[in-house]
Amino acid sequence: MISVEEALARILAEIPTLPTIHVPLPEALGLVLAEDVIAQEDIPPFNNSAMDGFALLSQDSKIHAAQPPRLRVTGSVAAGYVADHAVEPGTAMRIMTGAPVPPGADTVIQVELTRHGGPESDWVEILQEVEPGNNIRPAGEDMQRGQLILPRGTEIGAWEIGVLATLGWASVPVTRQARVAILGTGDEVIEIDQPLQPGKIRNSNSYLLEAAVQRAGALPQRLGVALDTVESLREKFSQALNADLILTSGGVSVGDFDLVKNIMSEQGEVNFWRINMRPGKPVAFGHIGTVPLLGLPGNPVSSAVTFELFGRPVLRKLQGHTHLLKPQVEVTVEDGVQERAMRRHYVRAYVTWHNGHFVARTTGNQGSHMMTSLLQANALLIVPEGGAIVQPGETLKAIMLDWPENAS
Ligand SMILES: Nc1nc2c(c(=O)[nH]1)N[C@H]1C(S)=C(S)[C@@H](COP(=O)(O)OP(=O)(O)OC[C@H]3O[C@@H](n4cnc5c(N)ncnc54)[C@H](O)[C@@H]3O)O[C@H]1N2
Ligand code: MOO
Repeated sequence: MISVEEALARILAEIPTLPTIHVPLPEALGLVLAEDVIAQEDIPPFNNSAMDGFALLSQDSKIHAAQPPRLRVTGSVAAGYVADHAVEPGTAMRIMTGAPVPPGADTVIQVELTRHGGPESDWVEILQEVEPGNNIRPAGEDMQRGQLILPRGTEIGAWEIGVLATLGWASVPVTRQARVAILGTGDEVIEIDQPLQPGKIRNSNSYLLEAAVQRAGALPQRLGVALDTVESLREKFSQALNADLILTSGGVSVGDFDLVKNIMSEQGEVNFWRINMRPGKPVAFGHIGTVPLLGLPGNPVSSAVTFELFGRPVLRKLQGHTHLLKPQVEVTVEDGVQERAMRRHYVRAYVTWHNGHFVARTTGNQGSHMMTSLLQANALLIVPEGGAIVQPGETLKAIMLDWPENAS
């Protein structure tokens, strides 16, 4: 049995980053930039006014003998237009927020600090001295031509979309989304709209995994449930060969009908089987043809937890992310962990910030069939290998499942 760290390293070593495609900017939300974004121009592109007011020479704002200087207004410049003449000494020009500062002017005074005779007025009195550069947003203050603005690997959120739009990136190079084939296995597993029959259970894993795959930004395709026969598994896998990843649940332990590994050996290879962890020991990894296959255990909690620890990082790597793992923090475990596990134990818990530190409460019975142990959980406590009991008030590391990967 290999360690969690070795398993993750062996899996990621086999996972490529998918090819780059170009998508229209609005479709780039949630995807990952496949190239550096370098500013091709200065932003703002020209010196412009931060206020509605008057453009003038700062020296003309000096107040002598308590008399506000009075300047002749020679025109007006609105946002979207360029002044057709310069500001000369002793004159000013009306200017709106965002309008280019006319030549000659070195400062802008906001309208509230002036007195004037109305919108058409040809005079203005300056009620406060202003420094050069006042209310002027210089060209290139935000982004400079040639500057690296967004490195490849950046996840594109709403704010990145705004920056890309500012720079005129109508089409964006992104890593394409991963297609993920999801397969349930087992004669006992029936579809969710079927009434329960003796010995049968509903297929929860495929739906949970489909949702988790979507949450990881990838494109799931559910292939239904394979029976516990070689023929049925072969037939299902033949439908999965154009996927970037195959996720199976069940059929990877040591039972007479745990056949997923057999098909992997027959049609590809098994890279490893079994990890020193609970839940999730029987995880298998390998390939069917050239498609990587992550064989998750059938127990619903095992399948959910191993997806978070291995499946999600795989999807992030495929899709061009550079941060693959969730952050960890130290937490005080209020209720402790009484269940002994010789394997490394990932305990579902609810972590909150309380009185200056993180506190965790476990979600109850940690059996790998206990779907309800997933509810409320926003973290996995890591109890080290060796079977220690964790007393109430002891500290553990917690993997913060609801924090973004790039927070670490
Ligand atoms: N002799 C041993 N038996 C088992 C071992 C072991 O080491 N020696 N390991 C146990 C552990 S740990 C786990 S985890 C399970 C994993 O077994 P499989 O991955 O082969 O899964 P199955 O046997 O097919 O099913 C396990 C369990 O999960 C239910 N299941 C399966 N598919 C679904 C689904 N799509 N939706 C909901 N529930 C599902 C299934 O009915 C079983 O109850 O093996 C232990 N046994
Ligand atoms: O690994 Mo199993 O998931 O402990 O129940």
